[in-house]
Amino acid sequence: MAPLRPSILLTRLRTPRACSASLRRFATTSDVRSQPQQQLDNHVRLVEVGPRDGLQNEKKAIPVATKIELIERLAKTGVSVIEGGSFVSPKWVPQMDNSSQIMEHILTKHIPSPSPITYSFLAPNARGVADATAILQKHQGAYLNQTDALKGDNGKPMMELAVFAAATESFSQKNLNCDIATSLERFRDWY
Ligand SMILES: CC(C)(COP(=O)([O-])OP(=O)([O-])OC[C@H]1O[C@@H](n2cnc3c(N)ncnc32)[C@H](O)[C@@H]1OP(=O)([O-])[O-])[C@@H](O)C(=O)NCCC(=O)NCCSC(=O)C[C@@](C)(O)CC(=O)[O-]
Repeated sequence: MAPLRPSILLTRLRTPRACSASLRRFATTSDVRSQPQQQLDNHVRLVEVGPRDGLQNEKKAIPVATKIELIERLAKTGVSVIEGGSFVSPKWVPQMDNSSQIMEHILTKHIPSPSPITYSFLAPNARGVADATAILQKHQGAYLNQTDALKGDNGKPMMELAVFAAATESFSQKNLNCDIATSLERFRDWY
């Protein structure tokens, strides 16, 4: 079976705190579906990150059913991209430990939404990519692949694996446990 390549790579750069913005560059088939190339450069993609970036900071454990309910309610609002979780070390981010259950739920239950949705999951290292792609391999027919996506939407979700890189060494060490150069090397190997 051909190795599954994540259909989308999202790279997010954290600029130094002073600028407190975060740069986001991405290439995604869900954007290619309906726009000619020249339009791709001048549009903003809004991503609902609450279920990942929000919940990862919660001090108390949140049941996976509650997280799924949040995602299903968000899906009904018409957002086009929702971050569902991250495939990271539970020692570092215990709140994200049930991300595989969330991905399985998205792939096995049809979550109603008024428009096509991409579900994004952080996978910042080889282990995260392996864990996420194992689930995607298991449910290959349950989401839009690149060919389907170019033909248009058939009610299935797009799935996205995302990495994040840092613009500062301190952020890279704190969140990737390696320096920036090493993190970029790793991303080059996996995607
Ligand atoms: C990247 C690592 C894992 C490297 O962490 P590490 O310690 O270098 O990894 P390691 O290879 O040494 O492994 C340490 C342990 O973690 C396990 N492990 C290793 N990798 C994984 C994985 N993927 N999934 C599950 N388990 C994993 C591995 O198996 C091992 O387990 P042990 O043998 O000790 O039992 C760690 O630094 C990590 O988990 N980082 C994630 C931290 C994080 O998620 N921070 C928040 C995201 S950044 C953010 O929120 C800002 C952002 C993105 O939103 C910016 C923006 O908004 O623009």
